[in-house]
Amino acid sequence: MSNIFEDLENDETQGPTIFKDKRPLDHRWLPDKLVHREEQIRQIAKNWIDVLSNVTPSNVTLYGKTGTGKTAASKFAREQLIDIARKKNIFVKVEYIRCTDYTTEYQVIAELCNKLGRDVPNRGWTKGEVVNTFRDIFKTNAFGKKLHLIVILDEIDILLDKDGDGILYTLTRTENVSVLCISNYLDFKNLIKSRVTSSLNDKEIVFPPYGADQLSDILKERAELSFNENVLENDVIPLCSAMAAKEEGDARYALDLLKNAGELAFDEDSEKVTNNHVKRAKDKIEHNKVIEIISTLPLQQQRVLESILNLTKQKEEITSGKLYEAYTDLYKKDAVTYRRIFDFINELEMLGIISTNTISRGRGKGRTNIIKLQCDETLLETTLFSI
Ligand SMILES: Nc1ncnc2c1ncn2[C@@H]1O[C@H](COP(=O)(O)OP(=O)(O)OP(=O)(O)O)[C@@H](O)[C@H]1O
Repeated sequence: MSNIFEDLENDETQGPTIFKDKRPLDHRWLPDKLVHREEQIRQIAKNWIDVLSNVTPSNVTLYGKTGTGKTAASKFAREQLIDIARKKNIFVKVEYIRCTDYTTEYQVIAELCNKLGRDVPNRGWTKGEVVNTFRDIFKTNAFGKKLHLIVILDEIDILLDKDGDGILYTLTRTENVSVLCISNYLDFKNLIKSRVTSSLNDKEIVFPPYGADQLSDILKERAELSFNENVLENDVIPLCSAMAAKEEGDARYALDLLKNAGELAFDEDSEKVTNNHVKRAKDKIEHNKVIEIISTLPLQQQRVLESILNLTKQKEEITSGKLYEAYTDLYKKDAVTYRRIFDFINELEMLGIISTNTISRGRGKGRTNIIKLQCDETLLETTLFSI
């Protein structure tokens, strides 16, 4: 029996396929060089270099919006540090923790212990027991050398918000340990008490959004590794870069556009990726994003959204009062209070699913909030009813 994959590979009627290697278009792929981030990487290295003289480096915080290369730059610096430390025979480890996966101090410290060869259960011990086990690691010498540890805490805001600043207190008060925090928010230090801010005493490095030209340079590097020659029409990279520059200079979004455009072309057996594929890739990404947001909303918010949808279909002007009425009509039993509805409206607006506009009804009649759906009605309906 013939093999379908072999048949496809040997099919002479097929032109060159679109992709040479899709891996470089993946978010997690770490390129050999990070263009336009040389200065930030240098700054990280300047802080970490102390460890090569057996001195604990200062703590560092990287700030910047989504997709500005913070994770990539810190992992790049990590690879380079580990490489030189190995050559110089320095005992240093750099451990990366994504705080969306480890959301409490206990979980982070237990994970670090496990990475450093001490068995700690995911739950069951007291926090004190876990912290003591962690600190013990730095009291003993391995082969006559002391371990230096640098902990990268990516998306630190999530952990601080959920479990407080104990994790930073513990890490910054442990001998031979330093931290590199990554945050999307400049004001993340509001989540830290002053005793922790003073022991953190960090150097701050800012990652500005990429401009369209910088995104173009990034995409060109990745495209060369991923796409076969002459497959991308000339305006594809400039278009992806311009669109992503508008989305706050997000390199991840630029890569997503390019990858999805390539996949659309591949699915259609097209020999070229065109700007039309890019435009459709944008719609596809937005479509998937809306589905993801709606399906992960808490139940009560989904119900409020359903009420907004019903009113929109009836071509009603939606005020908060009318929305509450429609919502309680639908879900009398466990309806939330009128005040909670305002929080929901704010949250849905922040997610970009609805917009609100305050209008004045004229003298003495006060001001009213008008709510409008900002996503496709059919998409919302099918998503809500398939959850
Ligand atoms: N200068 C660059 N050169 C090449 N690729 C880059 C560059 N900057 C970012 N990227 C790529 O863009 C994607 C997003 O980057 P990264 O994850 O580092 O952003 P981030 O700032 O950490 O975002 P978030 O805050 O959402 O985690 C990754 O695939 C990364 O490899």
